[in-house]
Amino acid sequence: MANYILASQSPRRKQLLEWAEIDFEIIVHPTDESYPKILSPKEVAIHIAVEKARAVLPQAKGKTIIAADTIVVLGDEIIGKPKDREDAITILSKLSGQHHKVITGVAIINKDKEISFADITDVEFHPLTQEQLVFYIDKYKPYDKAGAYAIQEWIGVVGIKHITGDFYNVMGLPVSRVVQALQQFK
Ligand SMILES: Cc1cn([C@H]2C[C@H](O)[C@@H](COP(=O)(O)OP(=O)(O)OP(=O)(O)O)O2)c(=O)[nH]c1=O
Repeated sequence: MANYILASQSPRRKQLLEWAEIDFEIIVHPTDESYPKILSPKEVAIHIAVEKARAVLPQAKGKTIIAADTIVVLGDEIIGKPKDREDAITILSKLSGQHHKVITGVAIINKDKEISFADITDVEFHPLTQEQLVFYIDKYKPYDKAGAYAIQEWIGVVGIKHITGDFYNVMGLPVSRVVQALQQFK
């Protein structure tokens, strides 16, 4: 019997928890991902992660739930998933040659306890040509990815100049911090 519940349909988060040798099952409940406009980007990521985790609490049967939310932040702008191809091209054109932050909010909760935190990774892209970004979008279709890219795909391999922070946080879950936090639920 699994000890934990991953409240996420993201294949990346599933893979990262498997790599960490965590024993879990997946239960997802649809969540409203809107947020109060006064929140800072870090608070937004935490707020949505907490909402995702709480939505699963009625089905948790006493188990501990792990949920997360990943956003890309460029200057003051929070960038989520692209709406369509045109939006993806606009987003990647903005990220090209710039630094941005990837913030993953994490919530770990059960009926007695709630822990939440956010992890931040700074990512710097090389300047990308229009040809490169259109090739990436049309081949890899990053419509389910915050910021219209995945660091673990071609664009991450050839387009990212430098990161400061946890690579896995960019992929959707700061796994080592999650494992540390799970100690508090033993
Ligand atoms: C920036 C970046 C994001 N991503 C992914 C991680 C997340 O799956 C996704 C951000 O969307 P989220 O809304 O955080 O998560 P999700 O909708 O995929 O899954 P769920 O709400 O069920 O937990 O973008 C990458 O895989 N690589 C990257 O480099």
